[in-house]
Amino acid sequence: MSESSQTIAADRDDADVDALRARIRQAAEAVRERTPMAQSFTNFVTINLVANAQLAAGGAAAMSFLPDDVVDTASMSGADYINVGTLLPFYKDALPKIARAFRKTGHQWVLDPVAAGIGSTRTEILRAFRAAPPTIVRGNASEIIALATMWGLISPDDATRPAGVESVDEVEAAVEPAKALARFLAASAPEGEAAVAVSGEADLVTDGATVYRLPGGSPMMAKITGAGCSLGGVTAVYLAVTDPLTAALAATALYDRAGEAADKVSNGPGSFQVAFLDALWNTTPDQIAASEILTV
Ligand SMILES: Nc1ncnc2c1ncn2[C@@H]1O[C@H](COP(=O)(O)OP(=O)(O)O)[C@@H](O)[C@H]1O
Ligand SMILES: Cc1ncsc1CCOP(=O)(O)O
Ligand SMILES: [Mg+2]
Repeated sequence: MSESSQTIAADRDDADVDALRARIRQAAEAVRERTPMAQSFTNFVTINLVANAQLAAGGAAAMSFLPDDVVDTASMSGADYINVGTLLPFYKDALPKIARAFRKTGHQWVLDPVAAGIGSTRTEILRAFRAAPPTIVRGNASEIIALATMWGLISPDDATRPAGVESVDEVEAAVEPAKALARFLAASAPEGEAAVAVSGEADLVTDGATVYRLPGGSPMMAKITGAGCSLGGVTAVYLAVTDPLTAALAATALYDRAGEAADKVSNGPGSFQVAFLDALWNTTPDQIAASEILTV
């Protein structure tokens, strides 16, 4: 690329990011004004932190493991959240059934494919979601790589070994799998829009076309259980008020800013978790929208 076309591309990227910032601010304000409810079907380990984080971010929470509850409540819920961290045998039929019900009504949902690649039941459930996919997938790098492999979107040669709930891959290793997943989700979405968010030391969000990198947060976020799970729940709160790309960026940026604020005033994992909820509550729409968002 010549120097002048590089400058034009950089100017266009700056204009795109400015437009995104305006959407992020609007979404953060809308969450505070409207208290949108996002229903969750999430794991037993971190369910309480997910609900508290959704409230602290300005939304409302409803947790259920009853498939009929989930389908009924979806009519009142702005968006749903499914997290496969802890599963029971009956979920093998229940979760794909719920995903199909969402599909039928066009109800939007966020998937956290926790521990993707581990266990035949989890694999069967995650494979089934391919036919009735979410609007946003949010996970760590290993989970995004495993899901993209499972759905046949990347070559198995590019896959790494499955991880547990913690990532064994760097965020950078998930760039192409994340883009492939986002393109697949967008092609399946009624509105043609979707996003994938990969968390780690510096987070990555993509709509399949552009890759956005969001640095920040705190290493202490990996020392409490549920930072990732609750980010998925908060992403669903945002999805209730805005488009998938803006929702993924806004929730990711909020987590980075809140993590930094909590880091400054805490003294270990216990006080960090308390400070983190306070910081989710106190971070302003302007602070979220002013977050560093890199397109290189
Ligand atoms: N080393 C780190 N530095 C800064 N932020 C981090 C770090 N590790 C995790 N985070 C943040 O913690 C949150 C959860 O990410 P992660 O730990 O990757 O998810 P998971 O718990 O699903 O593996 C994200 O907001 C991410 O930005
Ligand atoms: C520890 C654990 N085990 C099964 S689910 C879960 C929680 C994972 O939470 P996160 O992915 O947010 O760290
Ligand atoms: Mg996780």
